[in-house]
Amino acid sequence: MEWAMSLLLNNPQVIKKAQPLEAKFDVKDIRGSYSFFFRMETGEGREGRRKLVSWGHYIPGVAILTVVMVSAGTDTSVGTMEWAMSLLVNNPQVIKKAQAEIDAHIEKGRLLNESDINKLPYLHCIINETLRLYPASPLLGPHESSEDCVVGGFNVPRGTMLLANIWAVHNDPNLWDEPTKFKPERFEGLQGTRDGFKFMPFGLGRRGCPGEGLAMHVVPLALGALIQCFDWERVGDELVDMSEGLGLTLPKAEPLEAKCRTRSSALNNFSQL
Ligand code: HEM
Repeated sequence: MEWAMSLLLNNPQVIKKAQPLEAKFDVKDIRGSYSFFFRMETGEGREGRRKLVSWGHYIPGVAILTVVMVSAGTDTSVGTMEWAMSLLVNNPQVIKKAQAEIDAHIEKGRLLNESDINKLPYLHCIINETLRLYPASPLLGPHESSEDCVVGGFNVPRGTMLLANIWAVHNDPNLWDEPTKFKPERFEGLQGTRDGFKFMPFGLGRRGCPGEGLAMHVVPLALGALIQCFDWERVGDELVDMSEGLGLTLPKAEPLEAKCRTRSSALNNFSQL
């Protein structure tokens, strides 16, 4: 990616060369940057076979994909971390339980790493419960029905734009016991980040989030390290304000402020960063 971006910046004529190709595609066909990327990747060869059009056409596709991955991957993961930390400082007993799990599996003086993540089911429960209450993409992406269908008694003609309100599904009292309460334990025993059609923070199907695997490594690793290394508490007696702000990725209305103190068992961990 870095080499491709460097080449692109040093060769602006390559971008220009790709522009006639972009014009060949009907913008209505481009339903997502992924499709755009793959549409650009192949074309008809002289012998009539599908082949890569040319590197000149490929590189802008890589650039677009890079921008999409960075923009789709940062706010979502960072926002999930901020909601999780806010829920934790409002529920100190959950931090204690998570610290006990980490301390039981990782020897004193060693910072947790990627290979430890699968040994920490309670940490995953905290992240799942955060994604249930505050899904980073509450309406998923816009989808389009490929056939006429009936959903919940409503006729949906082919070609209708559909927005799935997963926030409402995740907070539905018919599906969840005390849906507004933060109870990570409700996810005990669940493998992964899907529970049928009632819990789907990364969407599903072929347009589901392609960054799910990465997110479910980065978020547990970062959150786990914060829990392992520090004791956390609220700035004052007031609970952290959990109001939602405006924005596509469900930001907090007020940024989190919290106090932290290094745990004595973690003093050696920082030299491993
Ligand atoms: C906690 C973190 C994340 C959450 C909750 C999340 C959630 C979602 C959701 C719900 C969708 C829409 C799926 C659908 O419409 O069915 C989506 C799409 C997408 N996500 Fe994520 N995501 C996260 C992190 C990431 C990361 C780390 C990356 C990339 C590095 C990423 C890249 C994308 C892309 C490119 C799409 C569009 C896929 C398409 O249109 O086909 N996401 N994400």
